[in-house]
Amino acid sequence: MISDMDAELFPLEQAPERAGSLLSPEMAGEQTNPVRPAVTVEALNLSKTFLLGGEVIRAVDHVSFAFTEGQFVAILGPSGSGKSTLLYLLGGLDKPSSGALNMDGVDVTRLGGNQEHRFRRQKLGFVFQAFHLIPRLTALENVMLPMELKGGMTSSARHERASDLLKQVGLNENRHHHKPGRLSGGQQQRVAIARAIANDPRVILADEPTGNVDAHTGRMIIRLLKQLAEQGRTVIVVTHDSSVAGVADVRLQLENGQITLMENYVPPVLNTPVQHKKKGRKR
Ligand SMILES: Nc1ncnc2c1ncn2[C@@H]1O[C@H](COP(=O)(O)OP(=O)(O)OP(=O)(O)O)[C@@H](O)[C@H]1O
Repeated sequence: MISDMDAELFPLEQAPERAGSLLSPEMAGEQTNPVRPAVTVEALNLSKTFLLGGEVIRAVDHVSFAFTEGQFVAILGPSGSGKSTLLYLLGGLDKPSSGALNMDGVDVTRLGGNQEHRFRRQKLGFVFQAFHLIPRLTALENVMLPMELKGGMTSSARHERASDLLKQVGLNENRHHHKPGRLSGGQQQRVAIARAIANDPRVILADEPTGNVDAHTGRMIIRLLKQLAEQGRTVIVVTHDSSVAGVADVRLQLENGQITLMENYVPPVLNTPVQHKKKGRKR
């Protein structure tokens, strides 16, 4: 079913078709179950190749999986195995060379320009190892920014929500008006997590979120991400950190761009029927 937000993003006659599914439309339709968690991220033979000095590098090589709301997924693998490239593909920060990627029921590989930006802003939250906060903005302003870009909220509503989110992630109120340069790594990562969830995304993508903080803060960051998954979001984390892997519901191991192990992975049955484009239909 196309949600209200999707309908706003993609008027029905322009709605991108799903390019494919791990299940047939019949199976997905027949087995619809209202209590089954919805699939939020679905990759089908997703690949990314780079050409480097005449050499073809298969950074992500025919990868397929589907994750549902509420899942905490760790992507593991040796250096150069394709973890970050896969995460960037999932986040739309890079385009796949081939394959399909459905996010929250929409084939994102077919989005372009503004549609893509709006989709990412509304459905995805990013957390990076290096935090990537805007240095000239305070913690509060950094969290307000995604809401401002999305639009539809008054300044005081944005302020109130940002302040609430910063409290939720445990940033002391006396730090809310500090710029990132005056915050510790752990405090900056809390701000980055608050910013990632500012627009209440369905999916959170994190690239080594504990890579730049001490072990104690790392555990706190993991707890926060785990809570976000328990609240119903899909949280996908690229990590070398065994304690992140330890709390994950699903562990996905990559080597040379291919999945070599999917631990605890159960292919979900799609909760919603596959959307097919209806040509010429008016809203
Ligand atoms: N822009 C690019 N151009 C050429 N090759 C690239 C590019 N980006 C990544 N690669 C190559 O793709 C492969 C996968 O890289 P990727 O950064 O995804 O690995 P990773 O598992 O995240 O590594 P690490 O754990 O060290 O961050 C590597 O061989 C890398 O050199």
